[in-house]
Amino acid sequence: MKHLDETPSTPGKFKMDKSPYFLHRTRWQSSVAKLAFWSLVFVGFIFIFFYRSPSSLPDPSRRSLRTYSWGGPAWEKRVRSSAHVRTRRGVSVLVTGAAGFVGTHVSAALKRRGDGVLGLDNFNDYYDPSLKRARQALLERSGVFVVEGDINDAALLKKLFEVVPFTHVMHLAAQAGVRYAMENPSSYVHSNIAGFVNLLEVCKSANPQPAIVWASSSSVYGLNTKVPFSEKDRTDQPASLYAATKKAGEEIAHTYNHIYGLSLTGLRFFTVYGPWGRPDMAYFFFTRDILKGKAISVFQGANHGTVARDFTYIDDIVKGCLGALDTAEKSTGSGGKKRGAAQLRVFNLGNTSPVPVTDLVTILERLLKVKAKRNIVKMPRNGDVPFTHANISSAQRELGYKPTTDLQTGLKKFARWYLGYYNGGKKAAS
Ligand SMILES: O=C(O)[C@H]1O[C@H](OP(=O)(O)OP(=O)(O)OC[C@H]2O[C@@H](n3ccc(=O)[nH]c3=O)[C@H](O)[C@@H]2O)[C@H](O)[C@@H](O)[C@H]1O
Repeated sequence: MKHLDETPSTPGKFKMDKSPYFLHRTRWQSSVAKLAFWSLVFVGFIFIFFYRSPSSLPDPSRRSLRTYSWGGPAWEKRVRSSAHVRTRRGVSVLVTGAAGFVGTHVSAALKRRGDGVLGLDNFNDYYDPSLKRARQALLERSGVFVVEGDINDAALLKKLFEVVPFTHVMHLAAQAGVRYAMENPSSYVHSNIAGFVNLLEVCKSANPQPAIVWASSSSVYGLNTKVPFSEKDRTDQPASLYAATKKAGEEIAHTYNHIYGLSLTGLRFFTVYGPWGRPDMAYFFFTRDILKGKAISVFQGANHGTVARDFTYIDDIVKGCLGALDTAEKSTGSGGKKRGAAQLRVFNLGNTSPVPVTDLVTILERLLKVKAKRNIVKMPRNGDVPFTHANISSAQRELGYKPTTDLQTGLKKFARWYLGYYNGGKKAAS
């Protein structure tokens, strides 16, 4: 670099050979040196970025990007056989998130009534994957094959549609949980936005296009104060990133319906609970902690206000999902082009009777015969909303949806399952 330093910055003050060849060679040499210098800086930067930066540490949002093995004649045969329709009026359904809580129950119910069902799940470790494996085993026993893969994998989704012309997709794969969105925001974008768009891209090009029913959330009502929550109420004040991604999903659904003629039905689930449930939900980890004698934090609203949820039992939700599939009209597009207006719907699936979280704890105490160690704490600013309450008249009218299980009855079934599955609570849920 020395010669560069010695070169005066003002041209013409330096006596030298001004032959074009000399000038050209000097410029060329200095360009090569500059290039070498900046290349080194660039390589160094790349090195630091990949080997030293925190982003190279394991990132939980990427856990579902691992590669899965799929394909081959034996695999295709299993896919076909699982999706085989056994009744004359049956449908063939691709259920995403099939090893999840709602996914398992819906898949089993569809299979029981003779529909063809193929599951898809990435078995991520947001919560204990062994519970997902146990659900998978349950489904396998009833003849449902759960393909291991991610909804972001376009090649896999295309392959599935090549092997089976699904009439319906029940899209339940998602990054769930309201509070976890503050810990791992990108996992919500990855599953609930990018994954959903990827799925819709494949569906819009499929021939025939399937009708899609998918899980939205009661959380889209956010800070809405008008009760009960109606589908006509505003949903532009999400309180968590989870809610924002579900709301984004509803807007994305509108776009694919509008441009490609996809038939789309969004279901706003209200705090679904029951056997084989999600360990990240309060009723589940309260049960675990009460049995362990560990203190639980029960949230309290502003000014000692009651925090309440419209807890909805899983069997009621399953009926709502089946009602949505059965009333879904066909998509109208073909060859990736819209051929006419298609159905676009959104429904609340709740229980219509909110229960304070303190009452939920009292019911659990009675069922488990253990007194809870309650810490009443002010609801943290973590995306939670103070209450939810569903107006279900639309779902009642159009899907024949009618919830019949109250919280006491539903929790009794949950507690019985929990104690059986975790060996009387001795084998603690993680
Ligand atoms: O309807 C939905 O769309 C969502 O339902 C569910 O969210 P929530 O209704 O928030 O359920 P959940 O976490 O079980 O908390 C229940 C209650 O316990 C309170 N709660 C919670 C934790 C705690 O430590 N203490 C506490 O009092 C808490 O304040 C709340 O009042 C799903 O997780 C979500 O994925 C989504 O599907």
